[in-house]
Amino acid sequence: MKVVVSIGGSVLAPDLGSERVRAHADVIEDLAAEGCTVGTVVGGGGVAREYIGAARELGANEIELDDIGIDVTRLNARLLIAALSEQAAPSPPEDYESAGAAMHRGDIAVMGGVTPGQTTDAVSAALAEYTNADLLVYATSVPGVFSDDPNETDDAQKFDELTASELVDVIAGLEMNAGSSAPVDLLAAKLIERSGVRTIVLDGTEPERIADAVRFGEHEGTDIVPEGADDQMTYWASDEQ
Ligand SMILES: Nc1ncnc2c1ncn2[C@@H]1O[C@H](COP(=O)(O)OP(=O)(O)O)[C@@H](O)[C@H]1O
Ligand SMILES: O=c1ccn([C@@H]2O[C@H](COP(=O)(O)OP(=O)(O)O)[C@@H](O)[C@H]2O)c(=O)[nH]1
Repeated sequence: MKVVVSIGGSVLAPDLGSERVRAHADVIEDLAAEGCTVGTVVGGGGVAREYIGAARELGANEIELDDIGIDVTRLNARLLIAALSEQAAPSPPEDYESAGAAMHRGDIAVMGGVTPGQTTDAVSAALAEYTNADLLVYATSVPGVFSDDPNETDDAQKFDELTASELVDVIAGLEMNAGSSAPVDLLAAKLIERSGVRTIVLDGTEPERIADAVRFGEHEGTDIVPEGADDQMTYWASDEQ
């Protein structure tokens, strides 16, 4: 199976903790050892938001802030590469062709950001489309996609399943500034809709949840299903043909 795993910065590096990076690297290594071709994209986390906040106070515009965020995502990617050692391409690919080439030769590709005006969510969706991945997993800091921000709205309801176009509708109303928070960004949602890639949004704070989703399709997050998929089991079972 070819899988792209998007590890949110809030999950990998809310602060700089090597043990957390090691735990995610172990899961990624296990999946590769089990025969998966793995591409990973990591976010900027708390450090990115500290730099973005300081630079915003200094008068940087949103594109300049995005560039700062991208640099931090690539630093986080280097942390994960350090933990993966020889199994990972030695530096964070800065475009999809380089990442795809690394995956094609059997390396684990670990990307950060690519270009301003988006987040690593879009990078993950684009890498999944570029490599014709079988599955795209977003490991974020909440248990899936909700009707509202669950950290702001007590009665926000988690979606167990959304079509890609429904996901676009949920995300479309969220702000999009450098450092803003969303389970996936709008461009990612549109790329998922266009490509039809099988996608799961789950709480990745326990890395093993990522492995269970990849191995068995088992998770407590949100399945993003193609338009017209009649039910969850049929959807997963179709993969066995
Ligand atoms: N509709 C929503 N569903 C889920 N989370 C949401 C939603 N709207 C906003 N959020 C916020 O998005 C956050 C996840 O985005 P982000 O902080 O960028 O995480 P990541 O590090 O995974 O990219 C959640 O912690 C939550 O507070
Ligand atoms: O391709 C990218 C990836 C990231 N970013 C910037 O870097 C920040 C941190 O990335 P991301 O939001 O994906 O990190 P996470 O939310 O996972 O911590 C984003 O908010 C953007 O400002 C960007 O401009 N382009």
